[in-house]
Amino acid sequence: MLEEENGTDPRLLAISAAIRVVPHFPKPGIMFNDITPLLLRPKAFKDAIEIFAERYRGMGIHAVAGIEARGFMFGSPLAIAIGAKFIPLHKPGKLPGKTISEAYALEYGTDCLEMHVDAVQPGENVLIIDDLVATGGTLRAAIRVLERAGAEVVECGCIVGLPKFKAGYRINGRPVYMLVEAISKTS
Ligand SMILES: O=P(O)(O)OC[C@H]1O[C@H](OP(=O)(O)OP(=O)(O)O)[C@H](O)[C@@H]1O
Ligand SMILES: Nc1ncnc2[nH]cnc12
Repeated sequence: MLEEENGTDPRLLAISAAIRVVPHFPKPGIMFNDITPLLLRPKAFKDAIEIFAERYRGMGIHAVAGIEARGFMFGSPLAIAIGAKFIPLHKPGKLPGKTISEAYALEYGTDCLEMHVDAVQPGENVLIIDDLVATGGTLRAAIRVLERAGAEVVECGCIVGLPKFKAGYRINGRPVYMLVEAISKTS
């Protein structure tokens, strides 16, 4: 259990309870942590955005970059809440302008992230948001694509993550912050 879950912030307990674990989806052996029930609970959904906003407001963050698809659901309301622009990091072939891209490996396949090259200016402070961190490969690709464009990645924030991403964990030297722990073992 995370420190905050251990009594200090009851909002985290409701967020944790709103994540449904589906064994063997989309492949045998994967414990899929489904955040869609959280989206169906307006208070818990709003609290998740507010907890992030409390952490990141006033930190000089110019942009929130959300990872397709589920990072869009949390990243765009957070960008509004902290007064930052929102940058979509898309899967291939969705953006019409000039893009830079990074390929990466997933727990269940491979993929690629693309960003419009003019979405971020060199030196801007960017926060990356996704629903979940499992291997960290997606966040690693997101950090790379943003840093190649000259951004300063301040932190990667996720709703749910594997226990190893608890306080102090870094990906490519960038801190990772997660609200609640994922269930990762099939029984
Ligand atoms: O830490 P990792 O092992 O890289 O896994 C985490 C990523 O996997 C999921 O996305 P997915 O690639 O399934 O795409 P989707 O959101 O478009 O369904 C999740 O939303 C994260 O982006
Ligand atoms: N275990 C998991 N649950 C939900 N999304 C994921 N993406 C990668 N691994 C995942």
